Amino acid sequence: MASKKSVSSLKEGDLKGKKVFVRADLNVPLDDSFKITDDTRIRAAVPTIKYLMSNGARVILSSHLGRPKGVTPKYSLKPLVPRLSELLGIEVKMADDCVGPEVENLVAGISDGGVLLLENVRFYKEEEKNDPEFAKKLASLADLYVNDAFGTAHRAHASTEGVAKYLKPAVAGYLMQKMASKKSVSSLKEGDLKGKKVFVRADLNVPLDDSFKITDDTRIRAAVPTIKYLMSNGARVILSSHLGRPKGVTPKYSLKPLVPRLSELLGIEVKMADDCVGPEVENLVAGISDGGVLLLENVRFYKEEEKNDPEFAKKLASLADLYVNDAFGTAHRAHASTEGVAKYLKPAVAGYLMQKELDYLVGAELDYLVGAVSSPNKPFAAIVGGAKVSSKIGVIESLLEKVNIIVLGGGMIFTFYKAQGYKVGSSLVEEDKLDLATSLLEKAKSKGVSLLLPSDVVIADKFAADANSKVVPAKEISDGWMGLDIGPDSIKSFSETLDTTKTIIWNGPMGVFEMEKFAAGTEAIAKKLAELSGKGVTTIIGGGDSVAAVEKVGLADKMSHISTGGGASLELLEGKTLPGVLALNEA
Ligand SMILES: Nc1ncnc2c1ncn2[C@@H]1O[C@H](COP(=O)(O)OP(=O)(O)OP(=O)(O)O)[C@@H](O)[C@H]1O
Ligand SMILES: O=C(O)[C@H](O)COP(=O)(O)O
Repeated sequence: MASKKSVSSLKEGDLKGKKVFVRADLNVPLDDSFKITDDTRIRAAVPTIKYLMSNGARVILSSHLGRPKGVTPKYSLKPLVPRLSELLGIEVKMADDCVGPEVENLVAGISDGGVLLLENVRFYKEEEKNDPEFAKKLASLADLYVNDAFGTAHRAHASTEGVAKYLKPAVAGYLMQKMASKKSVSSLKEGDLKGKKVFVRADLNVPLDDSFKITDDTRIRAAVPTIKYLMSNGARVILSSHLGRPKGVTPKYSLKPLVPRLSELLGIEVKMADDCVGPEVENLVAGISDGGVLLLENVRFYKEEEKNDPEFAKKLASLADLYVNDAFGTAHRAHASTEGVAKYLKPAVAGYLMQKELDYLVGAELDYLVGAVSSPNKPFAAIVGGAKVSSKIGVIESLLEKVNIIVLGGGMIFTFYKAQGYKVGSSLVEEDKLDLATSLLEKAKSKGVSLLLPSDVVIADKFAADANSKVVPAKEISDGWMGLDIGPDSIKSFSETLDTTKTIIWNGPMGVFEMEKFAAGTEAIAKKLAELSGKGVTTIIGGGDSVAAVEKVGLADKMSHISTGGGASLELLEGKTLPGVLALNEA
């Protein structure tokens, strides 16, 4: 992994007298009289601009505002000038356009340390089309590029993505780094922790087999460093997690089977509560000794958890003195125990795992941004499979803006086949995503992204380890049969495609790898990625079951990064900020 490049790596020698194109997200809310009703985004952009100013750069500041169709005075950036000038302590100049001769004249007049704000870049339809000629025009104004528009980072527009191809270096601003700059549990010392009740949200959503045996303990092991740190500093740990997606209290999704392994890894007897709020839990919390750990029952037994219900978040918060979020795998969910609770407990800090994941993955994101210019890490492929079709199919749309190749497997593929009119038997299908699947296929084509679907599949006559199975062309699944793995031809063609890449992110197994008969596709892809890692390809595996699959074949330590988050790592890659991270205090 190339080192991440941030604006802070550029010094006075790189910046003095240089024209720097800064894309910020200044899309702030305005009232009917064009008064800014919330200036958060302007304030957020200040550190990068000030840094550039103080190093003698000439700042050309660009943003969009709203979603104008053509030049629309209502969406002018003019009302922002006074507040920007005030925050930056200089008189910010404003251009009436964002390209063209008049703008070029104004750019020529910027003094060292000065700032020129360009008019709304979306007044040109070429912006959203990521038109190369328009991107070149923007780029021609400047010497280098800083992207600080995290809120717009998931859009491949001319000023957010296209322009980076024509300006070097292209680096990330401070806001883009913000996701990785949260206060960490390591900043809390014995004096802050001894005797304190600490609410630790972990992602202990591990795979269990039919007899409730843990089949992969990666996520439990990953949570240990934070808990041990708290224990060794005399804290009283209240440990919380979800498991699966229960609707109400469902014994099958109890966290009880985790207690022995947790106790073993922590070297103490972990206590367990039958609930996660209420008087009985309060009693048990009162009984935790310094360095002790109480595991709360599955927080998703309450529907209020996923609704991020404030009253429920308050109840959780009332158990503790401070909050540590170490649940990276669930950080993309704004739930009561991952986001809401942070409002009521101070400090609210990131655990070691959260920190480690963000350092790697947000770093990867920033690298990608740099890669858009010098392309060291391209071709870039995403492999998406697994069973959470409805929550991940949407991610593919954003991935189309980021990657060169998308490989689909697992339960994800049948919605695409059905959308194309093929018979899929009783395979997993999201009926309400058929139109989306069709539009994704078209979009991929128009963007020149290769979207690969398996050409053959292993089908079964029931969802069971002892099912009858056979390999058939993907388009010929008979009624009564279901696709449970990719077939040998697909393994071959996927492998050949992956051979051409430099970066691969994989989330979601290729088949039902928990059953031997349907494990070949997943195992072959795991082996391929391990082999490619050895050849210098960056390989990132994310997700509870995906990591379990790679562990099962003993290849986890061959990969560049094993992430405990599946959906979470994909959303980061999309350029989204994670609510569970943003809710935490700044370092
Ligand atoms: N063709 C298929 N039909 C049904 N289930 C499948 C199929 N292929 C794979 N699966 C199942 O998908 C599950 C994993 O999917 P999932 O999307 O949860 O991935 P993950 O790696 O756990 O990511 P996350 O951490 O986001 O949950 C496995 O249990 C596997 O058996
Ligand atoms: O397995 C995961 O990706 C996390 O535990 C989050 O689970 P969820 O997709 O059910 O929110």
